[in-house]
Amino acid sequence: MAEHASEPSRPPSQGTADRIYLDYNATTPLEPAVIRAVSEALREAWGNPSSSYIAGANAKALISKAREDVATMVGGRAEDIIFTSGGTEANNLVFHSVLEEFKRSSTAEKLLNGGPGLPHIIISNVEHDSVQLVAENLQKTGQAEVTCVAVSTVTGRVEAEDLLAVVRPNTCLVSVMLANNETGVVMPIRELCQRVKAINKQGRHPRILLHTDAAQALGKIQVDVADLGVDYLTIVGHKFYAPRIGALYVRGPGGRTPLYPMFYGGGQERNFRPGTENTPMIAGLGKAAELVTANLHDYENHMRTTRLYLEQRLKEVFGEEKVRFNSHFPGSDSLPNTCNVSLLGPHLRGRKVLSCCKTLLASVGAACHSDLGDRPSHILLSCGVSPEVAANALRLSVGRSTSRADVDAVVEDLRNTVRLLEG
Ligand SMILES: Cc1ncc(COP(=O)(O)O)c(C=O)c1O
Ligand SMILES: O=C(O)CC[SeH]
Repeated sequence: MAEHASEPSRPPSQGTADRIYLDYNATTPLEPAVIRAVSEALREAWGNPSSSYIAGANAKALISKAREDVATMVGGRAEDIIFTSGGTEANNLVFHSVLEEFKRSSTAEKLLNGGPGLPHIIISNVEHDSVQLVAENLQKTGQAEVTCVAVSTVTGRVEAEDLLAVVRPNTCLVSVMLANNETGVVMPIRELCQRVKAINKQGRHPRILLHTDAAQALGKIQVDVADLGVDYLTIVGHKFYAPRIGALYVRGPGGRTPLYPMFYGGGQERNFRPGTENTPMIAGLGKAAELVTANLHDYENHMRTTRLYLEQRLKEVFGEEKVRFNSHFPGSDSLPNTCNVSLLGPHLRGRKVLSCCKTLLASVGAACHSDLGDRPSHILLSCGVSPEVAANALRLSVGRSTSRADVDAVVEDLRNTVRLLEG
């Protein structure tokens, strides 16, 4: 029986007792039930899962249960779940496997002899670095041709016609994230997969494989691999109150869908991802997945009503002329929890505002871009946000425990900060 969430945990004080955390797209705290699952596994399932005696069997059983729970969360089969160290590894594993397959398939010979010998990969221009930099490196080192499809500046999404327009005879992978970490825009993955599959049905070789990085969507919106139609789907624990571990969903790993190990070892994960399993973290991932399956509707509703209240309060306090929502793209679906907002004015650069806030803990964009200095987010610029507005962006992402009182306190903090900065 799935356990329903207890009162969601609030970020540990970490010396910030009176601070309010609104950066849940960067990372989330662990649910208390997840902490309990990890602790119990540390105590009771320390054995090597490959050992035949009881200590190993206990660990193996926990891992099997977690695999089932993660599969249930994404609507897949347990045998299609491969545990990884996190989302970065999962994303790299997809690109590695697709290139290996291209090299090994007979098709490559024909292309090598009769046409462009390199595999062609299509990604969007708003992907996480663990997709964008992988593709960039493959191109720089002459291992693949890469096309970055620009998202529409009207919808913030990758539009199917734009993607199909850049498909080539040697295209072998389309990788587009399910939801963007800065704008919250949900990409039309189901439509993209349907359109690409129609091309595959014409009997072309290589088959175009389909990957989506679902890191920011899991735990916020329904994710169903059958409905989406993807071959690969990236799972990132620390975005849905699980530990820093991840998984890759592969539809028929090593059979229907190619999957090749990036390194070799003791045969774990059916040789797709060897290394003695991190049982406690896997147990935590499974428990967090179980909570998402049991509570997603409530999580989503709470985050959406809280985010909408935040946006309403920002407009009331600052006036509609001073507030620009960079996460509003009419007609596009968006994550329930993400509010990307710019407070307009020459003295209100996002980083400056956040550094002066006494209560709010948030970011101006992706945590892994925090060293950008004062340069505005390329994600926002790619979505058509002007440089002066993007420079003032605040990425506010609410969580399961964010309350209206938290929102009121954060908006008051922002009001005081703006008064201070505008003199
Ligand atoms: C969209 C997206 N993809 C991939 C990752 C990388 O996951 P990990 O931090 O587990 O490597 C993250 C978060 O860090 C992310 O937000
Ligand atoms: O968006 C974030 O902060 C996580 C990816 Se770097």
